[in-house]
Amino acid sequence: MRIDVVTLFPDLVNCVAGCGITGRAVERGLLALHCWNPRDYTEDRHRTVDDRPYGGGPGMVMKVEPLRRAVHDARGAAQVPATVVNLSPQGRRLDQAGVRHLASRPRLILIAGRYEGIDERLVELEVDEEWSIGDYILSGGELAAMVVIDACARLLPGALGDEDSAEQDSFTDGLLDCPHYTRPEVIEGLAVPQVLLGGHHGEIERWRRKQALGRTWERRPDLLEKLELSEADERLLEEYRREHAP
Ligand SMILES: CN(C)c1cccc(CNc2ccc(C(N)=O)cn2)c1
Repeated sequence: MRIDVVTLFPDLVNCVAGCGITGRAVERGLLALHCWNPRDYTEDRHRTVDDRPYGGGPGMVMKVEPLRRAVHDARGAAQVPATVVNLSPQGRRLDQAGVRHLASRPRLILIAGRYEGIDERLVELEVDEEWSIGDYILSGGELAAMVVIDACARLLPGALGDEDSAEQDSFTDGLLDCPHYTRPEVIEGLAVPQVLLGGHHGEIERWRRKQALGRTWERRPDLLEKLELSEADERLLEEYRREHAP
């Protein structure tokens, strides 16, 4: 998968290429990451990438031309046609289904805006999809782009060894995750649930599923609404509710 990012801060975005699972995906050639800086596409002495908003108001707006030239060069850098994505608070809320959608694209060009955002005509001329990582304002789209890069990289075949938990990642099956424990067995009088020490895989599997269902019910009932639970899951959740009824 190839991801190009149009950003005024390539050093920030390139951090994902340097460490962890995303770094390994780049190393393994699973993910190619390239940054394009609109400032390199300015023609004036001051390398101007922003200007004051028409209609007045606070802040600055990113100009069309430098962005458009950067997107144009990004497109031309590879044969494969790209999906151009603008990261903005106006975008569709990103969830795991959205990540699967984006990770299924052969190429993405992510636009990381700064200031009060980008001139709407760039969106009309070049952008295919707008995505938001949440209902809050960041100083720029770079962190949102890095979230997209990380979440997509984890889904690329070979990015995670079996030592990683992508398969059991919560949200993969629409539920929250079960609790996790590791050594020592007791800390400050808090012991690991006995079932996990018994080595009975069927019991452990059952306990984990019950915890995932119960925690989703307690913390994110909205996620549960979206799911069609199996008979077995309904029974497990009922058991959890009985044990944890307030
Ligand atoms: C209208 N406006 C302020 C704006 C418009 C475009 C980009 C930016 C850059 N900042 C971002 C980007 C994304 C997100 C997100 N939630 O995904 C939050 N902040 C701001």
